[in-house]
Amino acid sequence: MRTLCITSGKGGVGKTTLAINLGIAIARAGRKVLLLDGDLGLANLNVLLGIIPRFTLHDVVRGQRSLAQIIMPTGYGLDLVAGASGIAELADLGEIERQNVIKSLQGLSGYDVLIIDTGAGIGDSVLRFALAADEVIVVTTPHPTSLTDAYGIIKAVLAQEAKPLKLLVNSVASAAEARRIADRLTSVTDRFVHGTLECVGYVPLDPLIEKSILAQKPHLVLNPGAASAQRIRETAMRLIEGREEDFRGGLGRFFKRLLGT
Ligand SMILES: Nc1ncnc2c1ncn2[C@@H]1O[C@H](COP(=O)(O)OP(=O)(O)OP(=O)(O)O)[C@@H](O)[C@H]1O
Repeated sequence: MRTLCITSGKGGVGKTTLAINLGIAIARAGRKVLLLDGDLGLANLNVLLGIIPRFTLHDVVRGQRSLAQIIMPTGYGLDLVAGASGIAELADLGEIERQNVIKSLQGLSGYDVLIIDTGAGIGDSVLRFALAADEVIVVTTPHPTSLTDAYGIIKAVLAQEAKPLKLLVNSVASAAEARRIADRLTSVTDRFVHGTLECVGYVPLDPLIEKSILAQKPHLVLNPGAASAQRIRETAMRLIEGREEDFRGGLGRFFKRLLGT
């Protein structure tokens, strides 16, 4: 199972929107996908999907539910673990709670891809998710503060571990603008920090995406023929390239890395 962590330096750049739509594209390509809301305090994957969760990861941490019991189908071919303020405590879970989470994974298998939507910034829990995941996808827009903050999170992750990072440029006016931004960020990353940054795609600025948020229905479902939907599908295919066998860890390995056990 692959674990993909979708993150950003600055908030509001499209992480949640992209996590859902990439997840749908990956599910439609025949993979079994689980979406995990790792956004602290501002958990909103379920809101964008129009779902009201009965249980969240907080119930797992407290030992009251197993992960399998809190997973909800979204109706779009992929499943969801709703976010919770409980995730904020992951950095300082006690031994009993750690064991609750690890135990909760028993009997849960069959997923090919786990997509984690993190909060923004370089807080402790965002970094934990990024370091525990196989792949980190940094989302940026062309906005100068988004670019500066993207570099901030890239530096923060690479300072801990030299892992290959991926870049997804959102809300661009053209392919040329996306290329310019990707070139700028990849060249500073190559020059100043240890590690690599590879651009995996771009998504145009599209008012239909904003409308899909208001409708609480995924863009790929409402507007499958839009050019932006096509760019999302292409990015999704790039993200699942390579051999599945290279990602054998499963949910267990991910949560053990996350919790530092
Ligand atoms: N390519 C796009 N074109 C137009 N609007 C977009 C695009 N991508 C995202 N948006 C809009 O930007 C807003 C923020 O998106 P989203 O909530 O996905 O960002 P986020 O990075 O998850 O935010 P947060 O950091 O608060 O969790 C939403 O209203 C969404 O509709």
